[in-house]
Amino acid sequence: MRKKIVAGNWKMNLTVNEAESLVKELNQKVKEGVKADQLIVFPSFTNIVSVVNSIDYSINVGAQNCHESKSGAYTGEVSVDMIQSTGATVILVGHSERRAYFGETNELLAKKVDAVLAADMQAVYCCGETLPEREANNHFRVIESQISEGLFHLDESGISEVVIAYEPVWAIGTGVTASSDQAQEVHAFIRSLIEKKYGNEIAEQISILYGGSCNPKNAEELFRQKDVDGGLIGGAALKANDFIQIANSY
Ligand SMILES: O=C(CO)COP(=O)(O)O
Repeated sequence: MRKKIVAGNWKMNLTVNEAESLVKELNQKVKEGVKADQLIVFPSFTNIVSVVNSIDYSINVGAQNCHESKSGAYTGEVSVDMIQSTGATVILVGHSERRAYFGETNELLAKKVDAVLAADMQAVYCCGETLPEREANNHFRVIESQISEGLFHLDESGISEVVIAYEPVWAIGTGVTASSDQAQEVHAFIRSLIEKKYGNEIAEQISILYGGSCNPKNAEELFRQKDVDGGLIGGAALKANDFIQIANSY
């Protein structure tokens, strides 16, 4: 059985105090149990230490980005070792906002994935097309390059440590969710790429999350799709109630 994962990307939101309040609420709510197998939150770097130290042990904490090098003269950057030393266990790689605003290429992201896996941490690798790419019917080609160029240098044990998140850029923060059919179609396509490269057994093990205006109202319909194993949640992850409701939408 594939892991059902619900992850909250807090993006560039929440001060230390605000993050602590959200953690308190999440801690209260997870006590009642959730249906997802794994919950992850991705606070900003400045909040990781306090979140790791105060969040319920059943919730994993991750970073939204990392540098690909071990250490060195990279002012303003944060290495995988530094992130791991906080107690965080997951790193988000290749979010579309990193690709669009910080010029992150598939080639660079392949190096970041390597750095994360070399530290035995879990990588959540994001892919997804823009609206013009979908309108030009180019989305499958774009996603195939993102997946193959970012991940297909990995061996079987490497790819098995990766979670994939499909986030169509046109659905992120817009209130326009991909329909469950659109999500399923792309998730099945991603799984077929993995199957072609690594075989059926590995393809069946890898969790593929949907992200983009996922909320308590649409999560159940999305998670019901055969190849949708959970969600990567933005806005709705900033509200404990909504996040936990989504984590119970199986
Ligand atoms: O980018 C996302 C999660 O990484 C999705 O953001 P929204 O849920 O706010 O659309």
